[in-house]
Amino acid sequence: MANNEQQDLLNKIIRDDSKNKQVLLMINGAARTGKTFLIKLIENSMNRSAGKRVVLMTGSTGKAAKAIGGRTLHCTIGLPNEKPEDLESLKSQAFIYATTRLIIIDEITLLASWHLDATDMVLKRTQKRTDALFGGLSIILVGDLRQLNLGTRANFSSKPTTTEDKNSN
Ligand SMILES: Nc1ncnc2c1ncn2[C@@H]1O[C@H](COP(=O)(O)OP(=O)(O)OP(=O)(O)O)[C@@H](O)[C@H]1O
Repeated sequence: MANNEQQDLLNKIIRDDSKNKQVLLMINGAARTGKTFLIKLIENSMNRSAGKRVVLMTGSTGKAAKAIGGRTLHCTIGLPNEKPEDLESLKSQAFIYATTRLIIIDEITLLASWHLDATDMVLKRTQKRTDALFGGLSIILVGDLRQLNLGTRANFSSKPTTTEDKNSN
């Protein structure tokens, strides 16, 4: 059974969704605080009340996706491994269902900001809606922001870091 905090959030999401209001939410919490429990509850409750599969579960990595019975954001959106020089040139179409209303993205601290920019761009194209973030689909980002290690992530650049680059900061 959901605890009060989980139930309140679930109620709010279901209420907004039933009013066709886009849900844009970040669930941030330390390990073992019930994030996975909550997103499975959201998935089951929304699918059950809609009578069809309206929630798409994704993770930033294969391991994260498997843990929630979903698939990777990369294969869902058609993200390349490396950041394209020109993001606008990305031709991908999102691999989602016609019934999809909410995409949950777990373990977001393992994503770079361009992954979300590309997700927004590709969903706008797939949903044929450029006027709304993520093409109007609801998005819930899930993770533990304390896992961000900005020092390490700075090395995730797609081009090799040189001494010159480092000195120019
Ligand atoms: N409302 C609840 N009732 C019963 N058990 C719960 C509830 N919420 C969470 N739990 C249990 O607490 C444990 C930790 O929850 P969960 O795995 O969802 O946390 P998490 O934040 O996703 O952790 P991690 O970040 O390590 O993946 C699990 O065994 C889960 O089943």
